[in-house]
Amino acid sequence: MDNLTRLLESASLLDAHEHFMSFCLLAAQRSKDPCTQVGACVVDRQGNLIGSGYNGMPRGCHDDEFPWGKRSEDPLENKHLYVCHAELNAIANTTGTMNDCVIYVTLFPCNECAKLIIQNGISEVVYLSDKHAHKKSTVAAKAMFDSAGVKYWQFKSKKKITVEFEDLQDRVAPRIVL
Ligand SMILES: O=c1ccn([C@H]2C[C@H](O)[C@@H](COP(=O)(O)O)O2)c(=O)[nH]1
Repeated sequence: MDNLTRLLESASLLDAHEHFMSFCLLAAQRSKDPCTQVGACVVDRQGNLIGSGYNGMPRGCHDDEFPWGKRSEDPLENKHLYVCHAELNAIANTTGTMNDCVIYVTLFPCNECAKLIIQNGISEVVYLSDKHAHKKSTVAAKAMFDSAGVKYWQFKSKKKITVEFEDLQDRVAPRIVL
């Protein structure tokens, strides 16, 4: 049994998968993409979160100078040529080895992110939405994961979480209501 599984079994309010996917959803909130916000984090087998990211324009590229739309006939006027995917940012923000790590992500990775995930030695992908399952980029990503032996599975939970920030000054930790 690895440490991540042990963490899972000793879980109290949230198990490890719920914890890290919730973190991804919070990270996704930081994205300025008006249509699709994606969050991701890299977790080692000891259960440590070692990197995280969300989809956004490359560092130093000002949001107001690049488009967030996706319907223009001119690809240069659409976001897709510019935006860094959440997985890319999570990997870029991770220091140290990602060998045998798990990546949690709110949207199934595209083919380009799949290559990055494989090349960095990440061995497991936990995703929430598969809304692009029909796209060739997702089909290609799954084919590469299958071939490279990267496990992937869809996170499912019926829990609802509310974070209450009010009256925090008298509390040791923010209250999380499940
Ligand atoms: O694996 C992925 C796929 C996409 N993204 C980001 C890139 C864009 O900002 C949106 C996708 O735009 P759509 O509105 O769905 O066309 O999501 C990502 O971070 N990771």
